Amino acid sequence: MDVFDRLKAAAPDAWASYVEHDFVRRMGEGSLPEEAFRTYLVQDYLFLIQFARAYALAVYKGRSLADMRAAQAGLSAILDVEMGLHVRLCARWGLSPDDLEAATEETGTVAYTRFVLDAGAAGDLLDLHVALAPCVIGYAEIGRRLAEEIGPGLATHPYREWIGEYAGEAYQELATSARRHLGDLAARAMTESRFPDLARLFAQASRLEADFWQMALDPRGPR
Ligand SMILES: Cc1ncc(CO)c(N)n1
Repeated sequence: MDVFDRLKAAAPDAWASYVEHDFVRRMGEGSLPEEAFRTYLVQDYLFLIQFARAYALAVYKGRSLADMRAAQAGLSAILDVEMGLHVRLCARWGLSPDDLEAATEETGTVAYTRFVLDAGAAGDLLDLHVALAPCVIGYAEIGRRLAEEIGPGLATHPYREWIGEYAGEAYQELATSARRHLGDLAARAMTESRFPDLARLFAQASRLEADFWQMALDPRGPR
């Protein structure tokens, strides 16, 4: 059992509320309303900007060149790969770069991203990577499961691009290396007495991921 499995096992309800959320289930069934997906895409653009800042913080928090390079690779994966894919996906859903630029963060986006940034600012690199773990490793798990469930029908599925990106080899490898890096960090920095605090951090980040899906299902009224 690696540290990621231990964190998941310590927070089974929070993890399930995230990876088996209604938004995910309905995306897989193809019954997710398009408007909910668009709301999600816009907020996820804003999420990715803050997520890049979290990796920049990981460079700063690194105490070895190897940790700093790993964080830099994560930062460049977001800025040079994931963001480009995301902007293209948004364009196919009728959202222009100007629309994305003009959007404002919803409360759920602020809550999740600033929670991660604060965990990293107040703690060490292990705290930051534990708070980030549900993001990368969770999306890889969700993408792979949906692609398996849908099977050959994926080619004509309404959400095929999103599922294909996160189920794809490049993203799966990114998640595998994030998981390995988390294990290495824990082997160096985690004393057993720290585990309960890390498990709480992981559970909270997983619940905030679940709230992020929910936010797209419950659009707020005008204000
Ligand atoms: C909200 C959220 N969590 C995780 C990922 C994976 O990068 C993402 N794009 N958005």
